[in-house]
Amino acid sequence: MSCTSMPITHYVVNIKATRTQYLRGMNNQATNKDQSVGASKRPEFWQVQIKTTQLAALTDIAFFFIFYVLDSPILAWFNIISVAMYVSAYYAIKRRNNKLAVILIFTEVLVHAAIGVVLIGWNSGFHYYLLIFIPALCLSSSRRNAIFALTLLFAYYVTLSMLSWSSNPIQPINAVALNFVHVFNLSVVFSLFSYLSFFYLGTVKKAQKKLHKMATTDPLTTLYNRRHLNVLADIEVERAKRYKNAFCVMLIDIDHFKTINDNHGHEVGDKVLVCVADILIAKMREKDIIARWGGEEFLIILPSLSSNEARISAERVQAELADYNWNAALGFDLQTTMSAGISHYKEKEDLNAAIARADHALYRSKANGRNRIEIEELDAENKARA
Ligand SMILES: Nc1nc2c(ncn2[C@@H]2O[C@H](COP(=O)(O)OP(=O)(O)OP(=O)(O)O)[C@@H](O)[C@H]2O)c(=O)[nH]1
Repeated sequence: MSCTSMPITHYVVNIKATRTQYLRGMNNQATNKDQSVGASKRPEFWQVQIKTTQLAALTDIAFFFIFYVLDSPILAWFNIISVAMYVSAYYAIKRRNNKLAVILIFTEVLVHAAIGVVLIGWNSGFHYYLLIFIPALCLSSSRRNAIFALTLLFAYYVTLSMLSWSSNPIQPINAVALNFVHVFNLSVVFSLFSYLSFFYLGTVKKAQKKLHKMATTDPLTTLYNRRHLNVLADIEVERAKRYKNAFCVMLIDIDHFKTINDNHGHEVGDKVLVCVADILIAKMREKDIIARWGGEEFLIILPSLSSNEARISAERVQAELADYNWNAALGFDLQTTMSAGISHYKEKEDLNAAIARADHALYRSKANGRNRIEIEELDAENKARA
């Protein structure tokens, strides 16, 4: 996730919003939990069913008038029963009685299709509505149950079709009207299929996005996780090779973090990590790749920077951490510092070698008293001078 290589600004805004919510949430956790149980949104599948029952009820009201005018009173009045069934299904879903809603909807569609075919014939197109069950059955039950239900549906469909071969419509309507009813039914089913297809496509896309986020980010700080950092770093290595434009690796570690946990508890420790991640996002450049490397350690890839320029970036973070308003974030003051180690990626070397040198520089920062920034290249120069 960092505030870095993604098309970026609004993503950063989202990340910050998420963190702010997290911090607020920590303070109000118990209350929010209780509230969220009662106020949680219905799953999208049922929201779609609510819309579908509304549309179906409206369609049946239209049918009532159509068949009344076409002098087919049985079908006209059956549509009133259908409206009642959809209204009942609507309220059943609203009251979370999903089972009743499913029974009502299935019964209505099965009976309506049969009555339509028996009264005015196969060409009425009422059987098309049965097809809408196919995706619904496949998506909402286990594979075994879906195959069983689909077989029954197919048998029902074929039986209706065969029935229409051997018997004439009981209450036929004139040919023009029959064509009109056919096209009307076809249009409704076509529209419903299109709507449901877009809905399912949207659901799959959302799930993919969520999975990608889970696979690439650290849930606490929403920074990139270690695995994804490696993927993005490989891209930087390739870029460095192609454009002879190397990058720096920076490791940042919060000093005496264990003491924060010990003195104030793990929750406060978590909040501190979130705040430090915020600071990193705010103080690093957009193209820097920021990741939570593990525990209280962060790894940052800084493209196109020399070690000294990377040090300036680290100093910005250090200064912000020193001035940070912990009182606003935690409700009490806290003194915390960070140590950093910086290395410069050398062409053709393994990235792990550059990370190891940054780690070594970080180790020296800690060993030399913490709250320091050490650069591995200076190490080499110093050694050469010595
Ligand atoms: N709250 C919290 N603590 C964590 C998390 N991950 C690791 N830690 C704690 O971070 C602490 C790291 O402690 P140390 O490795 O001793 O480092 P330190 O206390 O920062 O000391 P120096 O790095 O030497 O300055 C441990 O107590 C871990 O339990 C986390 O996600 N949340």
